[in-house]
Amino acid sequence: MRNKRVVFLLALPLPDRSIMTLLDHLNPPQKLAAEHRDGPLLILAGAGSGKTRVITYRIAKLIMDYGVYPEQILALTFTNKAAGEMRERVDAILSENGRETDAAGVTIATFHSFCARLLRRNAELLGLTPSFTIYDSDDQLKLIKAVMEQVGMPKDNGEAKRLRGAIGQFKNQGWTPALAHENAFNSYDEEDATFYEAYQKALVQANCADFGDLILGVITIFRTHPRIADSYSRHWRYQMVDEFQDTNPAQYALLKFLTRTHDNLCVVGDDDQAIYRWRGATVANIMGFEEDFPDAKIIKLEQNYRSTEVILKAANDVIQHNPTRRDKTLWTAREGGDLVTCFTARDDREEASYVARQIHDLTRLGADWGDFAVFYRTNAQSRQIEEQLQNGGVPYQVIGGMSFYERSEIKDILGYLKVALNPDNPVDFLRIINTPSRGIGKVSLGKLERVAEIRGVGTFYRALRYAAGMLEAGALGDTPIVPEPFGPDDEEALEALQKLGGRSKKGMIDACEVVVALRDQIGADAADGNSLSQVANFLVERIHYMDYLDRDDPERAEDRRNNVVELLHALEEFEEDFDPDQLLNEDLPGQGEDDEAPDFDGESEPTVVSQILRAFLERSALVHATDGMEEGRTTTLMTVHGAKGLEFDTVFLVGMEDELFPSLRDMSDIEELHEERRLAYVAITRARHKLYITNAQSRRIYGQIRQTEPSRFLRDIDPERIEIDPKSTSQSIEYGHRASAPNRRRVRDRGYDEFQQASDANYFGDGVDQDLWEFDQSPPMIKGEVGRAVQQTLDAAPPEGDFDPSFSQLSPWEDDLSADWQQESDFAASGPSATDPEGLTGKTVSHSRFGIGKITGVSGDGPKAVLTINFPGHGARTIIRKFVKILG
Ligand SMILES: Nc1ncnc2c1ncn2[C@@H]1O[C@H](COP(=O)(O)OP(=O)(O)OP(=O)(O)O)[C@@H](O)[C@H]1O
Repeated sequence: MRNKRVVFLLALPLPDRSIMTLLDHLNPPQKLAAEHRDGPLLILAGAGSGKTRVITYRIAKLIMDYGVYPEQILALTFTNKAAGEMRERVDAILSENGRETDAAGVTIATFHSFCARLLRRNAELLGLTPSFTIYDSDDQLKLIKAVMEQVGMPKDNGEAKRLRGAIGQFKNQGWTPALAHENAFNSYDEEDATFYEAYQKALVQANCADFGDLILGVITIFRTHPRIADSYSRHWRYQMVDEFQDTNPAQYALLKFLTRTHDNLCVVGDDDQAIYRWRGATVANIMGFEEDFPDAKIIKLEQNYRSTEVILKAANDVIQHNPTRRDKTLWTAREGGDLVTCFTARDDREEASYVARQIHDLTRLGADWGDFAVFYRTNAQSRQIEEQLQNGGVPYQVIGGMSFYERSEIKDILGYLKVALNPDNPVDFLRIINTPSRGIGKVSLGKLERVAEIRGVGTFYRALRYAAGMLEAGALGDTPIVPEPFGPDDEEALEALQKLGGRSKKGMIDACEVVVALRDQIGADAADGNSLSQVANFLVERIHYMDYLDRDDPERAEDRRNNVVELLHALEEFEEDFDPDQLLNEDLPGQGEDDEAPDFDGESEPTVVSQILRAFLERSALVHATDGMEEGRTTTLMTVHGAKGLEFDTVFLVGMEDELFPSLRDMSDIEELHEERRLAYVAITRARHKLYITNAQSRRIYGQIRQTEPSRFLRDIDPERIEIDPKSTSQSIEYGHRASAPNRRRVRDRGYDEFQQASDANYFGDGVDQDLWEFDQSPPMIKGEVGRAVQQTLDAAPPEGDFDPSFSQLSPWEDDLSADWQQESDFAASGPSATDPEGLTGKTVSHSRFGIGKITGVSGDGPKAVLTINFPGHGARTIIRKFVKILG
């Protein structure tokens, strides 16, 4: 291990001509930033101004010209894609300069993966083992429900989700349960903090951490063990953070700890692109950076290299309405450019059809499918677009939606592997114990729980081992695997178990054998010829998983079997590429210097297989929506949130309608409007050459057709930059671009009063439960899956220039509304009061967020009925029935 102090003192400048030449390719402010060596630096980088370029050149400069050791450099990002690109660019620059071996030493990671590694290194300090499981938000919800039951709360999905959100926000703030109590504002906060405490206890007992814990866990360790923070701080002498505007208070606290022994923190960000407030990010971090780092140097990158002048100015038109921004003036040398094309459709289907048609036509003129991206505000909008792209034979990939790792067959197999690594984890245990079915139903599980209680073993797995030992002994007449002597507790437990049916007994023995066998194999060393893919293959065969898929759902069996095969490949590939050093830098300080292995009941030593499994599970838990994105071959569909950091030749921004974009879920929150505007800015600035903006006059929302208004952001764009597509239903007025000057002024003069107007127009936005909108949480597809989807659409694509006639029938300018559509339209027009078959009007309801209210209108029936509810203190809200409890 190197002595870092000596390393630093010996760091001498080593001038190198080639890197100097490379820096000459940067513009003056970029160069200034890349040359910065010591002390805090804030790079205010406008959209498309080359911040990734600056960070990567600065890393190269530090290593090549300032003699900094690669191991002393840390670069943190928010997505694996950004981290991967940064790594590639650093590799390329260093290789070009004959320093290829240096690149691997630099730590480039996402906040979450970086913290996961530090947490494993110091897990014991939080009562965890290094094999702790990372729970995703679904797992988290299951544990929350279990805790709700434990503490005697009624089972309520809405409340469980609300609690998950509240706990997430506590963690984003960097609050432990104790701090949540301290910061409680009222009795509701107190109750949430109390629940948080119980949940956190359950997590630790299960040897698990959720996403929020990864950051919070590390800062908790740093708070309680400042010397550990100091040692990391000394280790990474040069730190860089990309997308700084999206850091939340916990992440900022982490950075403050990491710079305890120096102030070499370089942050790059753009306050105009801060779009993660709902995840706890605070733009205050970038607005007030100099307060925490008074010596900070500030460099602005204002030249945009991505977009044409027209696109950039349209983006500026929108963002300039936000009042508190850091002063910067973005410009581009790419003067002029195509006007922004606006298209108003009669409905969302026509809108989607227009997009497909444009893409098809432009590819006939020479564009590639991969030049296009379609951005929407909510995932739900993708269905129409997908349908029309399919009709038009446009190959596409959807980023977001259900992820590969969220599929039940994948969760099953990984569930077994997770239990093998961490058997105390109840969520995965309950998933696998009866999958495939072993006849272990609720009653049997209840008995198992009773055994756990009697024996005081705490977790299901330990109870299962005990129970299986007893049952096997009973069945075989053998010595039971139970503690000696066989006390009264054991008798009671045995009595409970003996009451189980024969199938349950056998099932328990079988489940236990599978988990024990997996643990044995994972605990066996690679030197014995053992490998992770062998373990996984063994598992699939041992539980006859493929047969189970055939039985479970014959129609989908083939697809699901293919997914399992894909997973087995992914494990194999991961194992082949695995580099033990990638887990942690060799000389990284930490609590457990001997990097403890999974605790196999205290019997085993760490094995390579267990380490690979741990790394694989970590990667799959921290996978991000854009990870599986394929570039170049297909049109990309994604939410605006997902589009952050990307660029495309032609962008379609669809659904530009008030209350969809901006969505304004909480009308009382002006900050939300500002954030929506930043989101629009991000969307517009992704386009290199051409931007289309579309809206629909009516849109189907959860089975109902609603009339819409064009987005206020559209009206912000100077008419000079807009052309209206002649096929458009609306020829001008709704964009305001042909409005007379006084009218136009009136629109502008509304200024922030527009916010108030928005509050009055509430047709579906606010009050609709957030879950319905599925705001981008961006789960990914893995490569193979994207590849398959791409192939399918490519296969389905007609030969070039051969437009599918069925598609052209649907094209908006030729097509009449179909009969069924018309019917629904009539239905909607009949109004809510006409449809209340269940007689719900007047009933009292409770809602997790708005409390008790009275139903004043109903539309539709069943769980998807749309209710208008008057909540005292909140006014009328529109909520889907399944999200409220009818009290009577
Ligand atoms: N000095 C330069 N000369 C030429 N092209 C440049 C220069 N700097 C950046 N670019 C190009 O500009 C584009 C945007 O750069 P980059 O992706 O680094 O921007 P960014 O600041 O990260 O953008 P955003 O914040 O909008 O995601 C890239 O295509 C990049 O190659």
